[in-house]
Amino acid sequence: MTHNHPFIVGLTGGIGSGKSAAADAFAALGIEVVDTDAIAHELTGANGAAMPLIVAAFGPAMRGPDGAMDRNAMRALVFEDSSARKRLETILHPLIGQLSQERCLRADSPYVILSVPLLIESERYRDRCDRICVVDCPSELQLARVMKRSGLAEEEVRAIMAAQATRDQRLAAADDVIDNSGTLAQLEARVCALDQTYRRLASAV
Ligand SMILES: CC(C)(COP(=O)(O)OP(=O)(O)OC[C@H]1O[C@@H](n2cnc3c(N)ncnc32)[C@H](O)[C@@H]1O)[C@@H](O)C(=O)NCCC(=O)NCCS
Ligand SMILES: Nc1ncnc2c1ncn2[C@@H]1O[C@H](COP(=O)(O)OP(=O)(O)OP(=O)(O)O)[C@@H](O)[C@H]1O
Repeated sequence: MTHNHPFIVGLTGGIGSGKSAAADAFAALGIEVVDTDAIAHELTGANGAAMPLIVAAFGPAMRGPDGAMDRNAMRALVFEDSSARKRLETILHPLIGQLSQERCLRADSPYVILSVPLLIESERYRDRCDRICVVDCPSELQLARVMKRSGLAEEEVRAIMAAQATRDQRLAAADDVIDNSGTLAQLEARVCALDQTYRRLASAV
């Protein structure tokens, strides 16, 4: 197939819903994944393209000794102060948008998974996607999984969740839902079934 315009499946979900786990399962089936969280990490790593802009906007204290953005300090700031979050997003989102688009266009699998935590919240991504797939689980389970993974306190995770669309808003925008309230094996089985659907849809375009 030629891929001037690959079939793009947008994958989203709230923090800790299981986007990465679902993306890994698609990747295991040979599907290319473009992950905007990973791109955001590249941009803010040591020598990342966004670092000069971050230092100009937030001061040198937001750059750690290794040259990368101090993620703990930035997280504490932006989920307490929505104007600081806007400032950070104004720097990062155009760069993330551009790099993710380039990578989608270069992808060479039957379709592409574009994983974006803020997909529902952002027209930039919604407009690009041929299909929207939401990874869903109850908020309390998101909270428990994130606390276990990151060691963040409950209030810190709740502050991040408050900066995101609600579960109902995401479900209302979904073409497909991956219920991740069960085991990882159940998640993988659901991904296998959706993969069949997406291969069929992509080849029909
Ligand atoms: C705030 C930062 C420093 C926290 O870093 P940390 O290493 O703790 O988290 P990480 O980057 O791995 O993101 C984890 C999750 O946090 C949530 N999250 C991240 N940024 C945002 C945001 N701007 N608004 C709401 N939720 C967010 C998402 O669910 C994401 O999957 C970092 O997330 C960041 O730089 N965010 C701004 C860029 C952005 O909006 N990224 C989202 C992808 S487009
Ligand atoms: N079905 C499951 N059963 C048990 N643990 C799970 C399941 N799905 C995901 N997890 C675990 O929960 C945590 C969050 O999952 P994951 O990182 O995939 O979510 P995410 O949506 O990508 O999160 P973020 O928004 O923070 O990037 C991880 O530690 C993961 O291993």
